[in-house]
Amino acid sequence: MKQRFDAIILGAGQAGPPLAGRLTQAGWKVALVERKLFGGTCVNVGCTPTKALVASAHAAHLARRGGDFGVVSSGPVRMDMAAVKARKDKIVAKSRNGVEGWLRKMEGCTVFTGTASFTAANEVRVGEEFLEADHIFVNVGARPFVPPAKEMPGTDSVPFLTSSTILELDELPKHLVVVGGSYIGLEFAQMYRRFGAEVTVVERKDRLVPHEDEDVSAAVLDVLEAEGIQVRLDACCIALSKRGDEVVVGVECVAGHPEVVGSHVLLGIGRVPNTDDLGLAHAGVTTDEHGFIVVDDQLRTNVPGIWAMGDCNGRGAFTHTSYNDFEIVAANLLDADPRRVSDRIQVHALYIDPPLAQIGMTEAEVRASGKPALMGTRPMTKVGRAVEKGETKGFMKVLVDAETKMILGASILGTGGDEAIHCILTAMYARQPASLIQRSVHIHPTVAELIPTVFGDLKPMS
Ligand SMILES: Cc1cc2nc3c(=O)[nH]c(=O)nc-3n(C[C@H](O)[C@H](O)[C@H](O)COP(=O)(O)OP(=O)(O)OC[C@H]3O[C@@H](n4cnc5c(N)ncnc54)[C@H](O)[C@@H]3O)c2cc1C
Ligand SMILES: NC(=O)c1ccc[n+]([C@@H]2O[C@H](COP(=O)([O-])OP(=O)(O)OC[C@H]3O[C@@H](n4cnc5c(N)ncnc54)[C@H](O)[C@@H]3O)[C@@H](O)[C@H]2O)c1
Repeated sequence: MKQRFDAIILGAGQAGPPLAGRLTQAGWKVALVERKLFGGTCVNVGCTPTKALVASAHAAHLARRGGDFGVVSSGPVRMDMAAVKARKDKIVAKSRNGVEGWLRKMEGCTVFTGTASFTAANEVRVGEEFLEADHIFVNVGARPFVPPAKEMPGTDSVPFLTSSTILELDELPKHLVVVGGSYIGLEFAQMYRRFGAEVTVVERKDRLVPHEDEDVSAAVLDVLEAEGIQVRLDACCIALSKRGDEVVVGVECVAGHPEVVGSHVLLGIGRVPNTDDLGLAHAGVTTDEHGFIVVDDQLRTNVPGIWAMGDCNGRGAFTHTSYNDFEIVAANLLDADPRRVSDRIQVHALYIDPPLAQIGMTEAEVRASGKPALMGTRPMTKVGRAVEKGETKGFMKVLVDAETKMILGASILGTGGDEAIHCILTAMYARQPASLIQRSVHIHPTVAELIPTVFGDLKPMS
């Protein structure tokens, strides 16, 4: 049966549902197709469950450090992993049900469950249903990358965890080997160490979080090693094999033992877009060599009437970038407001403890640009609030254009840094010079309080 709509939205991730809300409010007849879990990655297997687990891990860490604060408790801290999982599941379910309930009750929106694929540029098939519209919005997200056995021997025969399947564990692995030392790998590594597992991180580059500045990578390594996490860098030719009940990760490192033996292995080595089974060829939509849908600055594909939003377009890989994609599309279509992806300042955080927040350009990017620049840094040991909280690991770094005095970027690795950095971000969006922040009087005692001081003590970058 063929049904006609004004718009079809593929995927109920971070961009699709709010777009359905805006379009239906504008009187459009909308079909929304979701094949699995409403709310997509962030709600079900991404931000929400991981940050709930990070909170349990933080509680365990603080409980172990109770003595530092004069808290007396009897006996060692133990985890009830079933309770940790139940807490996480409850938070996730509330969020997922909220999104699903909202969509199903939305006037003007018809929800279809199943896998959608294009049959033509204006037509999509879901099971036996054919849906037709002149506007189609693709928000299909991404999934964990699992290399084929010819690239990583053992992936076809040895059990391994991904960032999705590890969320189903309700027992503590004896020794978790994490392959990939970046956002996914490090959040799980620290969390499981704090739950009480032995943890080894295996990263093929010569430093952790290789997209970040070298000083950030070094400080993150210090944080993790101080908690007893083993880290193997420069690991090449990674292979999985089984030895009895144990999993062996062959690492062939430049130095060190050629194998890491653990009870469980997690692959956190990137994500691939869900575009391979979408029938994009039937619509004539162009993808790049990694499968990301190619879009312009206003998220239009090469086919008129088809847009791509969120992780599947390769222009961002975060919840906030996917949601911003919705805002850009809605503003252009409904508000005659020509918002663009290039208006967006790149921002992200890594939720280890202390968190790392990064906005705008990194120091390496500023150096590569050749711009004359000023830099200010302060260790977290100089932040009164961090000292009072007993959490002094990390540092702040700000980068300023030497000629225009405009802020180029900032990184904060430190307690509260993920919140405090937003005062810098707001000044960047307001296109205000560094002196605006330098002259701002911030509340004492906060982590943000030191930011004006850092901007007041800028030095030319050598
Ligand atoms: C472990 C982990 C932790 C993360 N933590 C953070 C964080 O702290 N902060 C942050 O900003 N980002 C985080 N992210 C990234 C964030 O989750 C994603 O960037 C975000 O969810 C992407 O949203 P999206 O709208 O592009 O797609 P998704 O949320 O992935 O939604 C896509 C939806 O489309 C559906 N779908 C796919 N194909 C089809 C089809 N053919 N037919 C019908 N439906 C289909 C899927 O089932 C899914 O529901 C994390 C990711 C992971 C994996
Ligand atoms: N806090 C957050 O916002 C957050 C948290 C988790 C995930 N995410 C999102 O999920 C995406 C994917 O995260 P990710 O950490 O999986 O990917 P990533 O691309 O950021 O990092 C993958 C890491 O694995 C390493 N690697 C790749 N192949 C390897 C191999 N064969 N052996 C050993 N190491 C290997 C890479 O060098 C890199 O360090 C991120 O881009 C991010 O947008 C965000």
